[in-house]
Amino acid sequence: MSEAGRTAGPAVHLAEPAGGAGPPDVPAVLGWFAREFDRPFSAAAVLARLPGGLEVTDLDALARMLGTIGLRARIVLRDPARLDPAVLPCVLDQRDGGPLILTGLDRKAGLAGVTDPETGVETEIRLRDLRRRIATGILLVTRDTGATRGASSDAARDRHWFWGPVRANAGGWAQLFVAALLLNLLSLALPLFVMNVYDKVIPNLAFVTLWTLALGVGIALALDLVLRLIRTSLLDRIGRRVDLAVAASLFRQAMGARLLSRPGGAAGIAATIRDFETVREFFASASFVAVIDLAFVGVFIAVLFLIVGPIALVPLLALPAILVLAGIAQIPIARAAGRAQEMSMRRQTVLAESLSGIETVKSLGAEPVMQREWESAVAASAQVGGRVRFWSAVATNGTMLIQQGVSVAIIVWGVFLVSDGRITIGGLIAANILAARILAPMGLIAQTLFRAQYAFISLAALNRFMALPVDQPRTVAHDLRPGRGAVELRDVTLTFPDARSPALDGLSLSVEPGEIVALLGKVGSGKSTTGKVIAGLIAPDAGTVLVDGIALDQYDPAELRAGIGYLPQEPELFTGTLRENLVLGAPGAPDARVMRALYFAGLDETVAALPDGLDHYVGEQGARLSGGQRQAVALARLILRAPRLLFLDEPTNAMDQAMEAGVIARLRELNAGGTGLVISTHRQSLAAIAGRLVVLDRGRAVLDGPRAEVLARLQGQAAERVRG
Ligand SMILES: Nc1ncnc2c1ncn2[C@@H]1O[C@H](COP(=O)(O)OP(=O)(O)OP(=O)(O)O)[C@@H](O)[C@H]1O
Repeated sequence: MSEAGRTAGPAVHLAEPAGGAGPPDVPAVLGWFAREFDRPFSAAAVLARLPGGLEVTDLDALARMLGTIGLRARIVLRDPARLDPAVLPCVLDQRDGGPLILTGLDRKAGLAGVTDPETGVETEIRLRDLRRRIATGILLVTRDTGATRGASSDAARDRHWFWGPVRANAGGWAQLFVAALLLNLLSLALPLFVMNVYDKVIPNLAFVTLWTLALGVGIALALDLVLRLIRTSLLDRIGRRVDLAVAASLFRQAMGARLLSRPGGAAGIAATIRDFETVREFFASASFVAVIDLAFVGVFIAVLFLIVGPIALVPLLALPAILVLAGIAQIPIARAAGRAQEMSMRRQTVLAESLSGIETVKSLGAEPVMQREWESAVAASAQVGGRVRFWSAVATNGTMLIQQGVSVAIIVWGVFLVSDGRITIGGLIAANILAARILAPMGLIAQTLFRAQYAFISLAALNRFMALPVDQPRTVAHDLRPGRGAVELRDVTLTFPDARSPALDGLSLSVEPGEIVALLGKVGSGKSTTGKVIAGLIAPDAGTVLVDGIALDQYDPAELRAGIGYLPQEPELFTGTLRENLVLGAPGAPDARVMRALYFAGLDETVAALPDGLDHYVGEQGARLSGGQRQAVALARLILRAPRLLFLDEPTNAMDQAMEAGVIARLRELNAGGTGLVISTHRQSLAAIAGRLVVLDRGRAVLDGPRAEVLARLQGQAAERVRG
């Protein structure tokens, strides 16, 4: 990306998605290009694909935003007058205003056609004036053919999550290569200096020559230092850019991966992502620089041949010996590396699960079990690590032995050649220095290969992770939003991975807009699963789910979940304040709206009585609140998003009767305002607010009808069972 993209540009602040208080806002320039390229989009869906609170302060941010609607935007540094008219329209960055769209160019007349995306006003302007008004950097916008193919995961996209950003820095890599070339050429200065001093200066006591040579080598050494510093900062800059891009992709994938296709669960994913460190370390390490240096070994050997003739054969033969040694050591390391990774993942899982379930662990007295799990995982990984270190030491020390042997061999052979007068003493010393220079990167080769193995195993695991199906496609392709909140399930079947029987087995069910339906049924009858299907969190294997008469997968997940709220049975709160937890799904919502949502969850008075009010710190995972309060907070934050339909899974099971009665009364009020409710419950009191009851059994709706009717049937069945 160009530096120009990062210059302080006009700030078009995005109105925070306020969820419910009118549609969220995106910059007008996005809407302009969406119309131009015929890309329907919804603002909520665009914002769901970007980090919260992103401000379009520069062309980089705008490029990212255009990417979400399937357009490819690229910054170029060019004079607008020299643009090929075929690339229009493109975006210019006004020094003291928002972005400007360049729509036409008449070079002969020296005129440009521009459109202000905010007002839609088109004007003609002299090119000379235009140049004065805009900052450097032009955003070229084209259709992204990869995105419109409907790829469902990062790996399937044309731009690989890792190699893509690596390739995007091609310029940086080329500079690194040039720096390495210069550094390697400069490193010839010292041996040539030594050779000339021994051969020319000392025999003739030519002090002027000595000083001239010393000055030359001094300059070379100073240049060497500067280049080394440049190389370090180049590598660092490339590393940082790749890191930022990769970290963003990894987190997006961690959030987007479909819930049922995540092997290893949350801790497994965390460990896989953490393993990216090994990849990063490899590319930023000294050993990687040594690999680049290896490319220049040929130059040194050629110089060596010129100076000392056949002695060059010694390091030349040592090279394959070192390679073979390093290669052999890799075999046991390769076997161990995969296992080491597995062990580290297990260690991570044990740690994460014991810490997050610490109350359960303590109350069950399960500390010894967890301690044993932890120690065995640590012991196993220590054992594997020990093996890896042993073989790596064999390779490293073996290489050192070869290096020293090369030095001795050069001197011994050199003495004979010197005595024959075929080479000079200066040549012999220079040969030794050069040979050391050739073999230095070789000393790192075993270590480099070893690190590379780890890095590539991690890359393979990360590739698998990035290939997991996601439920949010990369680009927004629809502008649909659930407006009424009607849901219909037709013959829906779903079997969880590795489960013997289906959780939903041909379930058909419909919910009218604004209706209250209670889902009843035994434990494990499929109530929660139904909710997850309706909210689009998991996809059924067969059958159809319609939302407002349109297939659920036609909606963008962001719009679907804004329209249909899902309250899980055990909702999670996060470390932070009450307000932070409440506005999680509606960033920037004003306090008045937050309090109104708390009212519907029956928690407004409790919060008002807190000394810190909405700033109350809820502790880790909401631990400083009671179970019932946590449930009510979770309900309130869902209501704050103003969905058309709410699926509530046992929303009051952690509450006492008084609190439950309060929540029920408020839910009635919420429903009177038009919000439909589907409530999964075992409680009579809660089911009493529903006009309709649906009873599930083994994933099927066995009873469905008005409350009184269904209750009568259930009582009849119970009486029959007692008689039988
Ligand atoms: N993630 C999962 N992986 C595998 N099986 C699952 C998963 N979630 C649920 N199940 C199984 O699916 C079936 C239906 O579960 P579901 O949670 O929908 O039941 P429920 O009616 O909500 O029960 P409860 O009243 O206890 O909340 C159960 O047999 C359960 O074991």
